[in-house]
Amino acid sequence: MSLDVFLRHRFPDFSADVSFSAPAPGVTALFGPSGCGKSTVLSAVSGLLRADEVRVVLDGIVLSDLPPERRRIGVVFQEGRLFPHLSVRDNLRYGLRRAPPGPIDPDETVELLGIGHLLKRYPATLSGGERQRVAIGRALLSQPRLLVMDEPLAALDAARKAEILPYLARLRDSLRTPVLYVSHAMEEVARLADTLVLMEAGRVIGCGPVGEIAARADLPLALGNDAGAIIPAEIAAHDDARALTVLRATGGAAGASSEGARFLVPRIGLPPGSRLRIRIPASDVVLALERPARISANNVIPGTVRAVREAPGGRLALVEIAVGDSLLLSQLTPDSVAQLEIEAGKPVLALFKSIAVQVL
Ligand SMILES: Nc1ncnc2c1ncn2[C@@H]1O[C@H](COP(=O)(O)OP(=O)(O)OP(=O)(O)O)[C@@H](O)[C@H]1O
Repeated sequence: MSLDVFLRHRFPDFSADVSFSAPAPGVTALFGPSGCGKSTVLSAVSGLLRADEVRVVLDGIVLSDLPPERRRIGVVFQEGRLFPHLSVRDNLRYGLRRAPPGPIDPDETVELLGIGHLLKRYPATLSGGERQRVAIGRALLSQPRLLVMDEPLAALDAARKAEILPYLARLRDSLRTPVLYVSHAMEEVARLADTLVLMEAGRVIGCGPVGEIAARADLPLALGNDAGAIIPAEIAAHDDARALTVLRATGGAAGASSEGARFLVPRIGLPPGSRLRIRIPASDVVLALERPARISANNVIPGTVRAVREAPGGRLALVEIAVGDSLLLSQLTPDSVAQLEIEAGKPVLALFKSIAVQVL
């Protein structure tokens, strides 16, 4: 099952030529700098923009052949756009009324989004984060084939964002509705996206599993502060004596392999089997050719160099390291690359501290 999007459109000063395919269900994030055309893609997909050429196919249904009102695409904008004169309950009912006939359990959505205690309130009395949760609930209750979200957290401050992100992660894990998500915040993308569509100046420059695209040394993500591996993992065990948790990478990007890589992180307060994602910044990963003796870094992970690339300007080199099914990214100086003779196919050890690992 997949979501396939093809779009060509010219504005007077901008042209979009976009094509991508992503597994569905799943969260597909369009990511890229301001003005690269992300919102244009969403508008064309949802039918708000009459694009010069557009084709959107979801699970074999050509949505773009349908008039916008029959596409059944739920849209959530930056600012919730709730009806101010309706209570939360009635805003949600509006979504329900647009659903096709059939059983729906509104309570499940209400519970998932944690908005049960707000039903009698009016939008003006809600916090920004609560408003967005209601807007998402309203969109979901219309039973969309596809949920489209245009920077749903951009208008919120950091605290509100942190409040709403876990709800979005829960939606991702429990819903079968595919989501197309626009953001220019790497933090959101790292946490939520399954597939990353990286855009630049109206074009797609990379598309694939988020871990793969984030760790690709030939794409601009690897050059900035955002460079780092994003790895889905599960809690394998706790080592209470050392106050550490052992994570095992689940489903990665570098190709088939039986056993997921294992990482040590500071003790996490979740039971074994819990699934989460981790981010390992490329600037925190050191490479070695031999196992160092008596070193404080808890993670000394054997892997194989997949690619080496020098960043423009020649002051930084990026190394992709395949570890089981996962990819790590390490930022080195070109001098270190030369000293260690790092090249594709070479076995290396990737070293990083457990506290460098960000648990998302
Ligand atoms: N209705 C329009 N008429 C003319 N130009 C437009 C129109 N809508 C968008 N554009 C232009 O198309 C380009 C892409 O805009 P778009 O909103 O898709 O970018 P974006 O990646 O979503 O940006 P941001 O992250 O800032 O929201 C911009 O240069 C914008 O000025």
